[in-house]
Amino acid sequence: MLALWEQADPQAFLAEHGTGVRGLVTTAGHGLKNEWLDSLPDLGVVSSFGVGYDTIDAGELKKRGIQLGNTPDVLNACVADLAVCLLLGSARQLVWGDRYVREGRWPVEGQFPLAQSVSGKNVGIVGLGGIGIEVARRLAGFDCQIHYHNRKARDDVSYGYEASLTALAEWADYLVLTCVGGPSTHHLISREVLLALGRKGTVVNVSRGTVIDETAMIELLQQDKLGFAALDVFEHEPDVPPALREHARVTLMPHSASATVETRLKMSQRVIDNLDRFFETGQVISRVV
Ligand SMILES: O=C(O)C(=O)CO
Repeated sequence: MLALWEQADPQAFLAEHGTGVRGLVTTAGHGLKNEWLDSLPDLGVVSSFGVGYDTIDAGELKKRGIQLGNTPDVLNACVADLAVCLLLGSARQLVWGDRYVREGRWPVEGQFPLAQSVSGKNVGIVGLGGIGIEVARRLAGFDCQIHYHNRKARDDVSYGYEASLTALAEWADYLVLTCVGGPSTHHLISREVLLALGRKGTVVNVSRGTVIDETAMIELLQQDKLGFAALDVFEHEPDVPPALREHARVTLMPHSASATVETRLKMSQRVIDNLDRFFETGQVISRVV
């Protein structure tokens, strides 16, 4: 095994040791640089830890006949759990309530400000894939109305389809983002969509930070034109703009949606199984390309 992550200059290291490498393991966060590929002439498979592969050029791998495996499905429930946790936590101001009690403010300042309800509210899901479905199932249990936006309507679900993202945002109290990252969804949640969600609305993001126009979101929060934001992902992780860190109507998590012991074990196992299966049969289990 070659520990590429320990190398100060991975490119130079690969130039010396890349020939003969048949499999490469990476993560959704670390990705893979295209310029490394010329130094990996024998590479047959990339096995990536995570469902997102926006930091890996799948098209380039395909062109070179290299398979890409990821770890979908095994993390769906866990990511959906955090989406619902963020939504509930934001609506009920869980983090602020906790601080209010811990800091001894309750006896001094009295009643904590009123929060927002979740049960029975309108939830719009952007990207009704494996994770989105799990979010929908959970929030249907809270008697929420569920509508969704995908490129195309699904014929296997009864949730309402909304072709216009702006119309979905106008309707929604909570807009939950579970779509893929990468160029196809870059700033999909634009100023216009956020304005449509408006002061009544909360945006919950467990997909990728690039999906939201972060600058517009901050401005609209500051101008009181957007209600709340509950975010696990950011445009320039791990840097989170001070304006978000300081805003009272923002709930933050450090990109942890799949980060439980149980789920990370399952994801690790899938990384190994993808490699094993590729070397046994020529096909990874969870194949992107
Ligand atoms: O698997 C991924 O891509 C994630 O970001 C999980 O949180």
